[in-house]
Amino acid sequence: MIKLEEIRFFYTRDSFNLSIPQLAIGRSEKLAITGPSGCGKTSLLNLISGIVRPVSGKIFLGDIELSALNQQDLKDMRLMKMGLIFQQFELLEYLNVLDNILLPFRINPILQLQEKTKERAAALAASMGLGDKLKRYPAKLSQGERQRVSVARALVTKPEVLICDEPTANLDPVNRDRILDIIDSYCDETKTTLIMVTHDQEILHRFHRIINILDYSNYKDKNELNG
Ligand SMILES: Nc1ncnc2c1ncn2[C@@H]1O[C@H](COP(=O)(O)OP(=O)(O)OP(=O)(O)O)[C@@H](O)[C@H]1O
Repeated sequence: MIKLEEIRFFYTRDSFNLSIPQLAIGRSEKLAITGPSGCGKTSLLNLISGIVRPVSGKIFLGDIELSALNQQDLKDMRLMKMGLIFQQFELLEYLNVLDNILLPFRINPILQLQEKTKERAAALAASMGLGDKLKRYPAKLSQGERQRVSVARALVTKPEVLICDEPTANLDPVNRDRILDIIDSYCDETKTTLIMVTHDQEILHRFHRIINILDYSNYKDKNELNG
């Protein structure tokens, strides 16, 4: 479902660069991306989600070639087909839990906010133990609750691909496992593709495949060089 072909990427010519001859990620596959800090994990997520464009090569989501889309179509595609979850939760402090979950519908009219969407958002929140906190603001939520809100926001659009950048890095093991259980069962039930950057060795057993970005990056681990 996602295919990368002959991808080359760098920020500036003399900076780190990624070179990915072939990478295919199947529908309902769970892929973990690992590697040391600075080797290009987030850059790969940004390429797949169309946030940055490759210097050369092609990226497909199903039949859609991302590099052929203009900026607005890329944004619409991301909103309709992808759910994004980040380490820092990225909630808006002035919106309550329900409105944070509904944010994708509020920022783009291409997604139509209907009554049943609100019901879906409330049901998702309830399934994550947030049913009694819909009117609460992020400042009064725990870290684990904040991340559950951001997971609900990523799932409310029924994405085909869930893209997560170290979503449990700021959580204790109990909250980490709770979040990962929610993500796992959602992906299993809906056959959603899961792509997750993680440093956490303890969670790798949850994935079908693990790739190390060092296989695609010219990054040199400074500790190894000095050692
Ligand atoms: N906007 C940017 N402009 C220029 N260089 C950048 C930019 N963003 C990241 N880099 C550099 O590109 C390299 C890869 O960054 P990236 O964020 O993809 O790494 P990462 O593996 O996700 O790191 P971490 O695990 O620390 O989050 C790093 O050396 C970083 O300094």
